[in-house]
Amino acid sequence: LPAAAPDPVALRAALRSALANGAPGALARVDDNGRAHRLAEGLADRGTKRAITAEDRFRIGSVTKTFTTVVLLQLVDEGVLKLDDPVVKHLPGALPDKRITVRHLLGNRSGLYDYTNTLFARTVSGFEAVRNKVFTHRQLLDLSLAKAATGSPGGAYAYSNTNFVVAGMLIEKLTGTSTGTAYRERIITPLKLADTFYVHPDTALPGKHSRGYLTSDGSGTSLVDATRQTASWAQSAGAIISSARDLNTFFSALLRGELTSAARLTQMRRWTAVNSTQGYGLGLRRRDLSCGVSVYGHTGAVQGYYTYSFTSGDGKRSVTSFANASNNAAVLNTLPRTLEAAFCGTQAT
Ligand SMILES: CC1(C)S[C@@H]2[C@H](NC(=O)CCCC[C@H](NC(=O)C[NH3+])C(=O)[O-])C(=O)N2[C@H]1C(=O)[O-]
Repeated sequence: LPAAAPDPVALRAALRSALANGAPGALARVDDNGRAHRLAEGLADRGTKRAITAEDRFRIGSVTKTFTTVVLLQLVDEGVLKLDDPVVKHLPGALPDKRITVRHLLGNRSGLYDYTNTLFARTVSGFEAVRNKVFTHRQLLDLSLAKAATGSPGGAYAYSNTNFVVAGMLIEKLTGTSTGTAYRERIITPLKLADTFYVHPDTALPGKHSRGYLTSDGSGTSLVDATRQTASWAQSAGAIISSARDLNTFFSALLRGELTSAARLTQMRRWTAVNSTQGYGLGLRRRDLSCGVSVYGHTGAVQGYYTYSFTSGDGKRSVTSFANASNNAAVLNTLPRTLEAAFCGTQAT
């Protein structure tokens, strides 16, 4: 358990920094051994001027990848597949490289090209071109396979949304249900995540939610309201909608061993170095903080929505922070400061 108590002053300073760098609104929630700290700064909606609250729902982007991983690891626990199975054993003909395994997908070590690099090379026009589109998993995979592999299976870490689209294909094939049903039956309902939904291809966010604002490329600070999109480019790689409370509940339950067997959680926490202070396991990020505490969770970036959601190794303290802007590195770089405030109790420089 982290030594220092959460520092709400530093937490609020980090949220205010997100606003100073261009986000209309930001929120954070710390759950610390049953005690909740809830903070919010700025607006959820620039049109109506509604203030954002810590209870607002939002698109969580790639934090979805941990939900997808948990479902597959539960299927491993049930003996339905093995992590070292070749993907093509369960999806015959899906991948040209028969060496790619389930573990490679979940560890971002398959070498499969990330099709979003093509889709979103031009931020706003790329988004407008797909925001109302509905893709099949196969269409997204074909976008990836149209490009050369970025490495060999089991080689270097290389983040790719494609891996978690294929993971979604595995879930649907092995469970006979949709990924949305699998999330609901295996995670959302058991944990009573009342604010969490898999929304695809509907474009509306259910209930009280923050709007999301995509920042245009270049020096301009013009914001595009990106709230309504099918998120079909993302699906099992990024289409879940949730809240800070639910994500804290989810990651705390995961690290407490409530969602998978101990053996599978151990495999999830086997790290590939991303850099000197970060590792990637299976659908799970590790970040080493300035005070010597390591925290576990995931990050997300979907048009208009930046999310950080991490918990302590024993799951007793969790923080989720969110800003309703994207394509803005200065805003994104304020969110790690919420981890320092929540777990180290300091206002990291
Ligand atoms: C690795 C990330 C950051 S990117 C990856 C995934 N999000 C995407 O792949 C969408 C990228 C385009 C988003 C868009 N940017 C552009 O279009 C830039 N041209 C914007 O900022 O709204 C997610 O979520 N992950 C984040 C993660 O895991 O933290």
